[in-house]
Amino acid sequence: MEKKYFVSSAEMKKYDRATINDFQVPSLVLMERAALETVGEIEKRFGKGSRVLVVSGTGNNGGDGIAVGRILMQRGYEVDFVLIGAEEKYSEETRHQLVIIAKYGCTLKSKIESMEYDIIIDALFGIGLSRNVEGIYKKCIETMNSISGFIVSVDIPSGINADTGAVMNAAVKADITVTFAFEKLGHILYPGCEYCGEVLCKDIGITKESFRGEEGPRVYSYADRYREQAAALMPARSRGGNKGTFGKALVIAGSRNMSGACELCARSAYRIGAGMVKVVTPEENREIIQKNLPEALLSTYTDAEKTESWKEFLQDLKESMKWADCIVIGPGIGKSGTASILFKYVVKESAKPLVIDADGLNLLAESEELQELLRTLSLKESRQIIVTPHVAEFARLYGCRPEEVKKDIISKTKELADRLCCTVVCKDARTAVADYMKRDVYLNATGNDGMATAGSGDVLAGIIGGLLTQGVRCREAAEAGVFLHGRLGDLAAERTGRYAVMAGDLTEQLKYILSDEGKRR
Ligand SMILES: NC(=O)C1=CN([C@@H]2O[C@H](COP(=O)(O)OP(=O)(O)OC[C@H]3O[C@@H](n4cnc5c(N)ncnc54)[C@H](O)[C@@H]3O)[C@@H](O)[C@H]2O)[C@@H](O)CC1
Ligand SMILES: [K+]
Repeated sequence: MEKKYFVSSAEMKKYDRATINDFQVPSLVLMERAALETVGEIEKRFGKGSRVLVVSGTGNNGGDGIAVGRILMQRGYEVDFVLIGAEEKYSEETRHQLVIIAKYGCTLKSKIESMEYDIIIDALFGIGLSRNVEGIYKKCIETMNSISGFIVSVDIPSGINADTGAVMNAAVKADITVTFAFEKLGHILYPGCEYCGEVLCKDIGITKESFRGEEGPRVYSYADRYREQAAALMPARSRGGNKGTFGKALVIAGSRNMSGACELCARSAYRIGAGMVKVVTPEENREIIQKNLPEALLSTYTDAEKTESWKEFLQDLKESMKWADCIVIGPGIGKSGTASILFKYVVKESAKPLVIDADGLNLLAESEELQELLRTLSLKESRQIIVTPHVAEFARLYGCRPEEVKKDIISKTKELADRLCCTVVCKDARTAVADYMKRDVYLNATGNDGMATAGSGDVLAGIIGGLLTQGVRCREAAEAGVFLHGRLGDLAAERTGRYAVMAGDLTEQLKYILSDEGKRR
């Protein structure tokens, strides 16, 4: 799978240093390349004679900005330079850039004096931002935002935390952000991503060689090309296959007055390519499932207290679990006594890859014993288990507040995966996927707020289940499922706008994005 990395500021600094110290590429060369790439983007949009304001800080981000201004000036733009911060804080490179522009007779101002600019180069802070922005720095950011010109942020909008995407008290709202070598976490995480405008990532000579044989950055996503070639994420499909070849999914979902969850989940498993899907749901849902999803096989149950019929049902369930290649349990099953008994039974007795979602997660959160069982099954029997909590379910499972999960979704997801010894999909605006076997965390870059709608999670559980039935391994099924799910949301939103997207629309889009034409391996 071709990856796209999102680096932390510490990782980026490490790769920077390795390029400069180990490969002996001078820092000023990197800076000049960064500046030239930024200038290139400006030249695509604005002609000579445009009025440019460069706003620099004292660090190397500021140095980048001064170099950008100098090159633009030499190419016929009208450039004003402003530098905010005390002289004793100038970095070596920034000092050097100032010497150069002084030789060209440029003057340097210490505050923004005019509001009449076409382009603002925001080079106040880059990945070196280390604390909240206050005083003159905050004022400067506010002024940049109030000038009507086009804002180009160098590396990252000033005021955005490169590791978390947090706004550090104030941040520049850029039209474009030109970044170097690798995208930063702050470009993709909310709210940072909303401040960047279009992010353009440029090669300035800091490459994968700078990893120096160590593991690369911890966080990655799938390369952008898969947005148009989603079918390339699918397992190969044999032309000579039959419905058994493509796998059997068992979907244990729904409760009284809650048939939609199992319908959405089961339909999604079918649409992603499962050969057969069997639904296990309360007897009350029989008619509606048969009517709405006639393709599904069906097994129903009544209350566990009705012992005779329950015994029969369990016998049938045992057979179904043997038959299935994968089990999805949880969407809409509720937290009734029967749901709890059923859930425990399936976790204990099934031997197949298991996706636990929604109410299944709430039941799991309440039972230390079941959590211990998951660990044992995974470690001793190599069971493939995926849990797919949204932030609130995650917080319940982890034992913290939802805000804490949102603030640090990457580390928290990995921690829970280690604790449960399984694959964890933490669903949020940027969903994270981690497992206990690998250090790396997948961070999803597809999707939109239109998907924050009831049933969206049921669709994801069905998609992941459908991938597992086709033989995809846990981690890959979770990542690809999340990526595809987001893509479905983006396509649905393109058609209807984000407000109108409903869960069923996501499944519907599966008809279009997996066509063979999209499949270029
Ligand atoms: N090797 C290099 O020289 C390269 C540097 N690059 C640029 O260098 C940047 C990183 O440079 P630095 O590490 O110097 O960091 P920055 O330029 O981002 O900022 C660091 C400076 O800001 C100050 N500072 C941090 N937070 C502050 C706050 N809230 N209020 C006031 N002052 C604050 C620090 O004390 C320090 O003086 C990258 O973002 C990138 O733009 C790139 O050009 C790539 C190559
Ligand atoms: K910046």
